[in-house]
Amino acid sequence: MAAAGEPHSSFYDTIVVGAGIQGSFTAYHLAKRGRDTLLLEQFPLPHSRGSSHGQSRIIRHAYAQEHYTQMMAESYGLWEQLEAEAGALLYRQTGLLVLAANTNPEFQRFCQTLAQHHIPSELFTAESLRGRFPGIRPYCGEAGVSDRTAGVLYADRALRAVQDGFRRCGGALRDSEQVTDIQPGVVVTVTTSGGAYQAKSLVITAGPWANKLLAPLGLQLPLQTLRINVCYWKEKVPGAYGVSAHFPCFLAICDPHHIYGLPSNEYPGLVKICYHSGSPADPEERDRPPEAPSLPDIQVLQDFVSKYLPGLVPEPAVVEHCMYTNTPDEDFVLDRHPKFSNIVIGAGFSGHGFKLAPVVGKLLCQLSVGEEPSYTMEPFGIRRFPALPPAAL
Ligand SMILES: Cc1cc2nc3c(=O)[nH]c(=O)nc-3n(C[C@H](O)[C@H](O)[C@H](O)COP(=O)(O)OP(=O)(O)OC[C@H]3O[C@@H](n4cnc5c(N)ncnc54)[C@H](O)[C@@H]3O)c2cc1C
Ligand SMILES: O=C(O)[C@@H]1CCCCN1
Repeated sequence: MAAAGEPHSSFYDTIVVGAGIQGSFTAYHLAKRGRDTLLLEQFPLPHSRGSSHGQSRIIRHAYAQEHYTQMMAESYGLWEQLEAEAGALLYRQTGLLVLAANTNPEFQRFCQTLAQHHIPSELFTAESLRGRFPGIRPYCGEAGVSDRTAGVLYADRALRAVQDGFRRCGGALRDSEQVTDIQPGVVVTVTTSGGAYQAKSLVITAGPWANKLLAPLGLQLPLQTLRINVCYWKEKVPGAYGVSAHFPCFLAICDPHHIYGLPSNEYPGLVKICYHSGSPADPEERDRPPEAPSLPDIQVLQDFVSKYLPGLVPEPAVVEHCMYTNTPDEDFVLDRHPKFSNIVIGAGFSGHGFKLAPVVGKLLCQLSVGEEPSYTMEPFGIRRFPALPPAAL
């Protein structure tokens, strides 16, 4: 036992750095297997500095990349399991509409994966779209395809539920403890602002801070951290775009823009509609005015709302902020460190990782206990990035 005032040191099977949705699900799966697990978080919980905060996220099977549709089959089941364990409603089915020119190759891949995986869906012409979704005006004659299984995840509630589940399984969660040093080895030593810990394995799920933690370990991944404007738009007729009015989540592919929205829910009368990208930002200075001219995302959104969603006031009523950590191909990084096989990395979730976190956590758990992962890891390997300096591999 360390003397009073001395940081205490303890030994764990696994230490997970970062209690966002990915680290929390990883720790949850480890603790469920009886692994002695410590989950470390730099900020007091809950916080709004990373990528997992906020009231809502989209959950869907519909993807242009088939491997995510495949993983979502299991992820839906794991979300239901967590709901039952937590005795909490974490998911609300609303359906999702993908809107695009029917010649758009990405749109066609969405249609293919939905059909290939027999996901309940429906194709729409511009005409039938107007009939079914009166609040949406297919301004350029867009087609649509729906994913009836899609809906809204209550994000803040979900994060709390998985962290409570982790603790219920005997996991140790220490927040307000920033990891300041990692010494690799057969036993990894992790130093924080509050103590020193050792473990047989380490999982780094640090969101937009990932590269800061990886640099001293000789690895820099091609990650771009972006500041996202999370915009909410006022309904001209309250409820017209709400869940009760059967308004769906949507993804509009208006190349080069990707715009998405969720039915009014968390803030009555306000619809969350955002641009699927943002301006480069350091997570430590997320809201500092950008040096380079920032992305005209809000202008693009105003233009989209006034053309496609005539029942909304084309000015954002509320703007909140969040962070993306993008890889060049928007696939995740789920892999072992190239030099330290007992250090596992989960990063680069590129603005779409929340819904997959139950399966991502299971995969990172499998990598850290030395098990064969349940899915091919080919899309997520570090070695797919050709330009990594040789020292890193
Ligand atoms: C606006 C927005 C909309 C989105 N919409 C969707 C959606 O509709 N559907 C979907 O599936 N996904 C969506 N996403 C993506 C999803 O939210 C993210 O992929 C996911 O939250 C990433 O989780 P994470 O755990 O990797 O990161 P984070 O939540 O950022 O967690 C990383 C944690 O690590 C901690 N940390 C970092 N460094 C240290 C350190 N040195 N010591 C201790 N702790 C540390 C941080 O404080 C943080 O809590 C959206 C994201 C945003 C921003
Ligand atoms: O993961 C999702 O479902 C959404 C798609 C649009 C951008 C934000 N994330």
